[in-house]
Amino acid sequence: MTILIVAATIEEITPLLSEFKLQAGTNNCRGNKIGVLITGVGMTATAFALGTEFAGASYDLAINLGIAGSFDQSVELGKVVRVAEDCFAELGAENDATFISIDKLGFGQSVYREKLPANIQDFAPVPVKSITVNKVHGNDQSIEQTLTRLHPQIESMEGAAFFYACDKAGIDCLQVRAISNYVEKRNRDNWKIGLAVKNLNIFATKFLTQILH
Ligand SMILES: O=C(O)c1cccc(C(=O)CC[C@H]2O[C@@H](n3cnc4c(=O)[nH]cnc43)[C@H](O)[C@@H]2O)c1
Repeated sequence: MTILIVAATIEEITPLLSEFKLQAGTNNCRGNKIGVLITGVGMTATAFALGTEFAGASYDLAINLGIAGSFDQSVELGKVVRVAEDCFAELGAENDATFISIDKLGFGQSVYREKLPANIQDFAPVPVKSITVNKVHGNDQSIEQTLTRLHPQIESMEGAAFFYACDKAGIDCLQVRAISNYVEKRNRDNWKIGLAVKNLNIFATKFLTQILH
C-alpha cells in the first residue's frame, strides 16, 4: 500500500514519525511506501505542497493529520474526529450583509468530502463537518455569522485545500484532527495543543498499525 501522511507542522506528527521511524520524504515501512509531507500552515502552502507532490507520485491513500478548533464547547478538548466534509468558508463575495459562495458566483466549488477506501471505514473516528479558514475566528459576532451560514462543528486552516488537491489528483483521502481549542475570542492560555497532539498520534499510530498489518 502507498500512503501519504500530510501535516501542516512536523510537531503535530512527531510521535507517529518516531514510532514508525519515518522521516519527511519517502520511506519504506514494512514493505509499504509511506510519504511524509510537511506543508506549512494554511491553504496556500498546503495546495502548493500537495500539487507538487501529486505531480511526481501517486498514492493509494492520503491522510491529513492535525489539530483544530471546535465550535461546540461541549466537545472535550483532545477529542479525535474525522472530517467527513470540509468547506472553503471565505471563498466568495460579500454583498453588504450577505455572503455569496464561490458556487453561487459560478466560479467553482466550496465543499469537498473525504473519500475512504472500503477497508478503513470500520475504524475511522466520529465524522464531523469542518470549515477551512485563512483567518481563525476570534470574534463573537463573526463566529455567530459563520455558525448561522455554514453550521460547522470544527475549523482548521488546511483541510479543504487537502481535500481539493486529493480530489483533483483522484486520490482517496482521510482527514483526522484532534481538538486543541474552542473557537472563541482568542485566548491561547485555554488551548491544549499538547493533549490534542498526544491523542492525535495515539489514534494515528493505531490506525497505521492496522492498515499496514
Ligand atoms: O495564536 C493564534 O492566535 C493562533 C491562531 C491560529 C492558529 C494557531 C496555531 O498555533 C495552530 C495552527 C494550526 O492548528 C490548526 N488550528 C488549531 N486550532 C484552530 C482553530 O481554532 N482555527 C483554525 N485552525 C486551527 C490549524 O489548522 C493550523 O494548522 C495559533
